[in-house]
Amino acid sequence: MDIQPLSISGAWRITPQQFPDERGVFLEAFQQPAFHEAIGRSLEIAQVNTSISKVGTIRGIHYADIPPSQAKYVFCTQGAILDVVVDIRTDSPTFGQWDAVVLDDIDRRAVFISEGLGHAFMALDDNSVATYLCSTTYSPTREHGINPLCRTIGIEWPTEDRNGNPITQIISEKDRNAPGLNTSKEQGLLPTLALAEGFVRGQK
Ligand SMILES: Cc1cn([C@H]2C[C@H](O)[C@@H](COP(=O)(O)OP(=O)(O)O[C@H]3O[C@@H](C)C(=O)[C@@H](O)[C@H]3O)O2)c(=O)[nH]c1=O
Repeated sequence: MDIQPLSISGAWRITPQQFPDERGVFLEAFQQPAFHEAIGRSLEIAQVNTSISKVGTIRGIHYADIPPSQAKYVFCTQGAILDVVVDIRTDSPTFGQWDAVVLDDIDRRAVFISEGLGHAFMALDDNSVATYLCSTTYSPTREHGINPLCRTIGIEWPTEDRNGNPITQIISEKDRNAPGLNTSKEQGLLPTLALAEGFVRGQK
């Protein structure tokens, strides 16, 4: 299991070792000791989510209030997604920046997203299955959205699926109507890096 930091602090890319044989393939999708050694904390799992998305679907950008926010360990068991981490921590040196990893049923990578970061993804194939281990249960009143098409953030969403076909975006009404980054900041909704890091330290 290879675990590498992304360009935004608090986010990592995990590449598992795969063991193919005549039956198929085996891999460890998550392993607490390796996770702890690389990331310096454990992930206590309170909920496991799965969503199945049509090609072109964009979900997010979502984040949850600290405490307790919601850390997520995301992987894709079927199809492919572009998984995007957005730094929405207002005092962070990379505030407003994003990073992305393709998660698919070939490399079977995962992304870990710490508390206080924004998360979104786009399905790059039909019936793409995203599964994520979550540190907390769902709290609808503490979960918020930022418009995934916000120009200030400027996520470069793919225009072709993984077969090279043009993509038509599908976005929920809720996400389409979500405020942009600047409005979210003005409304005092966004977390700070200091708050996020303090919360994570307290969890160790
Ligand atoms: C996220 C979630 C949703 N729901 C319900 C609420 C709603 O009726 C339906 C669909 O919810 P949403 O439209 O928010 O689903 P979705 O847009 O897929 O939300 C997810 O997006 C990605 C990017 C994330 O990071 C996740 O944490 C989560 O926010 O499912 C739950 O019951 N539990 C949950 O944990």
